[in-house]
Amino acid sequence: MSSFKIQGGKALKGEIIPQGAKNEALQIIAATLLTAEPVTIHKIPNIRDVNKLIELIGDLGAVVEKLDSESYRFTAKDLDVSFLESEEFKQKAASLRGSIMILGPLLARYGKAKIPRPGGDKIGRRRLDTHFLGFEKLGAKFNYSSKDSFYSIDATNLAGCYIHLDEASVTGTANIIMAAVLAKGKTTIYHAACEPYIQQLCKMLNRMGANISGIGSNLITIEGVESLGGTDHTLLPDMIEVGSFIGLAAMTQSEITIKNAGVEHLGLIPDVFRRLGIKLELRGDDIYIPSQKHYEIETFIDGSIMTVADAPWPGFTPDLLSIVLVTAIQAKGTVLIHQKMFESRLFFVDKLIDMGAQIILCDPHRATVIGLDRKQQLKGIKMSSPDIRAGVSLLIAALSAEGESVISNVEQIDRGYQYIDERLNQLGASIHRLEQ
Ligand SMILES: CC(=O)N[C@H]1[C@@H](OP(=O)(O)OP(=O)(O)OC[C@H]2O[C@@H](n3ccc(=O)[nH]c3=O)[C@H](O)[C@@H]2O)O[C@H](CO)[C@@H](O)[C@@H]1O
Ligand SMILES: C=C(OP(=O)(O)O)C(=O)O
Repeated sequence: MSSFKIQGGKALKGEIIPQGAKNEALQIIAATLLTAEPVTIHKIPNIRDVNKLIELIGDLGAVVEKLDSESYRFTAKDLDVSFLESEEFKQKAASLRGSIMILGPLLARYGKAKIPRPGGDKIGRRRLDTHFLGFEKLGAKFNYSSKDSFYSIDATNLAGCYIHLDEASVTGTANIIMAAVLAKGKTTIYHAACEPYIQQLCKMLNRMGANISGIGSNLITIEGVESLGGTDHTLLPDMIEVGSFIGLAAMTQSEITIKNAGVEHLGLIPDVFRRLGIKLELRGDDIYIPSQKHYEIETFIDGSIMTVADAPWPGFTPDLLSIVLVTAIQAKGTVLIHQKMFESRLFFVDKLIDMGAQIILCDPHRATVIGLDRKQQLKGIKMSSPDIRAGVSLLIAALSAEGESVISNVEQIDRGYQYIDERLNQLGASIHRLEQ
């Protein structure tokens, strides 16, 4: 387990470029299994989850060529599906959430797929029903072995149909789309997730020869095709990184420009930070955040306390609520953070309270932050990173705090943020990685 030793209290200054989007990368890399032709992907972030998925599809027999530090070519000509039976596969696939998305492409191309219970953040129950209900509607047979927590699906022929999803699951929607592109006939998916990640996946599949319409809405129509060809694809800037950098700038009174932030794809993200009172300037595709000592949380129009809650896209992403929470610590005013989707994502507030933040954890889903308005600085402490976004929130808190902090288990942060210590140190932060 590695740690970060952080000397807090320094304002940062300069420009930072967001990495390619982690959650888009996982879908797009899985989709390369849908064709025997080469698919080249640019802006792939060098992060643990993405690297593990690349390794996994290489183990399956795809030829993986690294073209430069951010570009890869994948050619999934002859895959060895017997690898799915191996102990090595079970172990590797179980270590990340994104592995679940190899199911759709393997089912579409080989008529069968298997997956162990996938990993990812331990942030509450993370069911997979939507994926399997969708596959079953397309004609697949589903089996779950509770003995070894292994899911299997088989289908000789997938046939298009009407699917009303039980919930707008992001990876579930991606998986069902990938299974349906090669199914016979027309598939309609209603109550589909429509995140920019899903939009990007659909656009890429159409460039490969798929016939998908309704992109960006919750009603997706897919006319199945015989086969798909190769393409080139560039990932969007990671919107969760963009939001994390906005929160970081505000908390540490830093003047930061986020270059090439993909502003047209950020949805509500800039507005939510503005409602915390943070000044942001959109300069073309860059976001300029001036150094701000004070920022004041708005109230609702009727004067009641502001709530920031997550919702499926185009609502506010749950992956930024921990960052909004930590950013509110030095604001003036009060905000209720309501994490509706995940039930164990707010427990890290205990550490923030130890650092001196004024937070009431109302229940597992809701926390009220009473901003300090810089009347008091947070104090550095020793802590551990429980999940990827809580980890970055603790890093932001530590960078803003007086004195030294140590964050252990930073592998959680490395799952989603590339070279975060080096990139922030270039802006003037003091983060030392202690390898163990
Ligand atoms: C690898 C990847 O892409 N992970 C993302 C993906 O996970 P993932 O695809 O696993 O998440 P899902 O969209 O399936 O669901 C997330 C949670 O929200 C609940 N839910 C979902 C939809 C809905 O309409 N109502 C509802 O309550 C689910 O039951 C679940 O507890 O999407 C999540 C939700 O944006 C993000 O936090 C994850 O970072
Ligand atoms: C929850 C997240 O990731 P995963 O779904 O991979 O656990 C996240 O990116 O915030």
